[in-house]
Amino acid sequence: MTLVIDNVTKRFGSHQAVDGVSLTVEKGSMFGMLGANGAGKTTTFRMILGLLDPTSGSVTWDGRPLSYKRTSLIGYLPEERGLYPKLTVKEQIIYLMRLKGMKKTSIVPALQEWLETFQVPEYENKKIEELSKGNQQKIQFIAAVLHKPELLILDEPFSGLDPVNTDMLKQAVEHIQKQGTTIVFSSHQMKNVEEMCEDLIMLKRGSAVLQGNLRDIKRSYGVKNITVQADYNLNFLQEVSGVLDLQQNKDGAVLRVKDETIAEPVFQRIAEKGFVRKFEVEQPSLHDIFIDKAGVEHDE
Ligand SMILES: Nc1ncnc2c1ncn2[C@@H]1O[C@H](COP(=O)(O)OP(=O)(O)OP(=O)(O)O)[C@@H](O)[C@H]1O
Repeated sequence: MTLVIDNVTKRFGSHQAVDGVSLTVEKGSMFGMLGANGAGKTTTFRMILGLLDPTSGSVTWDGRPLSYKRTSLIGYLPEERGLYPKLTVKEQIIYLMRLKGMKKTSIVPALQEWLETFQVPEYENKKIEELSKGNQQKIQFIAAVLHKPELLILDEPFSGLDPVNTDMLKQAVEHIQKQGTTIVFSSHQMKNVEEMCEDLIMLKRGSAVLQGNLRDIKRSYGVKNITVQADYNLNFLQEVSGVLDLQQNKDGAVLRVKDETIAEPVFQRIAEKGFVRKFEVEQPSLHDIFIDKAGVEHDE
């Protein structure tokens, strides 16, 4: 079972929201979709789910398009959260899971288990409107996963959550992946994708600016960072050929170098000068790569 998006385009009038995006998500993997506001993430999700028809191209899961008829295979956490404020958590979840074809007798124990996992067992009979926004989000997440979907689509699952709840949700998502669920999630925060996904696509104005395996992307991107900690001014390192820039900080400096081979001449120059407390060659962050590729901050 593979999710295949083949050269998909979506136009709204004259506006090209998604422009020739292709990607493949293998069963059981965690795939990240990155991009600034308006980059085309939600539109792509809606096409995956069969809620929107592509202007051209195709989307298939297990070789066939996804549609309303296959809804029990899919879990979806929409960006615009939609729970009924006057219902209790239990009533809401029973209603939504019945639509997915589950029996009431299996819904309630599964709900209780999830509420325990999120450390809020007392919410079962509370009205949605009585919960904080972050806690409503946990309930909406439960609504997306309780029926054990094959494919889980999470649109900005971590937005608006505090650090403790973000960690709790991350663990839940990783647990679901380990059980074999294929997960695609969007974020405009690079960090979450960097921590959780092996493969990713980065959209900018509807097109992919970066795509592939995260490790390969980092490895093939030549530029590296070098962190140096020393008690003297390190500005002289700017003269070493291949050093692109140098930022002095209170402990020393961080250098960006053209590729890994530049680390050696840099180290030699420092060794001539004196003692260093730290010398470390690091992979660039996804954020660094994006700024370089797209030429702007991702939250433009
Ligand atoms: N139904 C629609 N009609 C017209 N334009 C639309 C429609 N839906 C989306 N768009 C436009 O398509 C572009 C992509 O929107 P989309 O919601 O997919 O972005 P996104 O990456 O999910 O952004 P965000 O992070 O803000 O949710 C935007 O310019 C948006 O205004």
